[in-house]
Amino acid sequence: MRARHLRKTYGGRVAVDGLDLDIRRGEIFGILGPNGAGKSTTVEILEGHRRRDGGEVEVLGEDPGHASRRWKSRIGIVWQNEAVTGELSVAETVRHYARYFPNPREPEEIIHLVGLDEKASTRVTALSGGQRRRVDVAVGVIGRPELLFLDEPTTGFDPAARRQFWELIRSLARGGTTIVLTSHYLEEVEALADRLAVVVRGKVVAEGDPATLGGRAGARATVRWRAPDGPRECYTDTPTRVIRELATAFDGEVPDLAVKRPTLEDVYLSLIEQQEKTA
Ligand SMILES: Nc1ncnc2c1ncn2[C@@H]1O[C@H](COP(=O)(O)OP(=O)(O)OP(=O)(O)O)[C@@H](O)[C@H]1O
Repeated sequence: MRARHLRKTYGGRVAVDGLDLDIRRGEIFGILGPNGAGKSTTVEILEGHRRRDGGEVEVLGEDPGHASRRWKSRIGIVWQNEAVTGELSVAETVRHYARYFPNPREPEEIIHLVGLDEKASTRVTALSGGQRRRVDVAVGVIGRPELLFLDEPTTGFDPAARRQFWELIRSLARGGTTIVLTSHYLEEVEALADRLAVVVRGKVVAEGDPATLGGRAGARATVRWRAPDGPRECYTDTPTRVIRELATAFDGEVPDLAVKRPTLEDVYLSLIEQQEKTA
């Protein structure tokens, strides 16, 4: 999938401003960025649900602006807001959506995958917010999509459900599904994404894999410990050497020893801060 110089304005206000993006088949690609950065607009254009004002886009070999029915059936979408509501039960809902696709997965298999076995005959309106979100995910993957868009998929999930969802996404990716994930949960993107892009004011300002984004791998580490007169810390390029020296000085266990590298969240927040300064 590829976008070049993508542009979209709403009533003269620029939402996407010359954005370039390359997403490879089979990868999990994360899109990060502050509220209003243009992520959803970009994703909606890639999905063929929003017209662009400029630029070129190719998704699964076609222009999503003029995509065929066949193309649409190769794509799965989990919208930002809960899409599925209504009086049908979970199983009826999933079966209903399965009919739209030429080669759907087994509804029972998908209900099991999203952890809703016990709720299969419950009406969707009677589910909790997190459970309804799981129905959205079930509906998004029922058509066996080659490409799956997930826009903030785990909002409202409890921690155990989120871990379970990550496993589902990983298993889909292992099966060859390309996944485009938009999320404000940095640890989710870190856990799942092979590569990611940070979007600020309609442009990609950084791109890479979560471990090295923004120079993260080469960043200095902070070593913390407790000295006899109180807590200490030092910033260093050579944390192993510092720890060896501390171990010698303490002749064994170093009290409260901790080594911290910048998290993806640290790197992300400093990228956003730099962008704001240059705005
Ligand atoms: N339908 C619309 N009509 C007018 N303006 C819109 C519309 N949709 C989005 N915008 C504006 O375009 C900009 C980008 O919005 P978009 O929803 O793409 O951002 P986002 O990065 O997905 O944000 P969030 O993280 O809050 O979901 C915002 O300034 C928003 O107000």
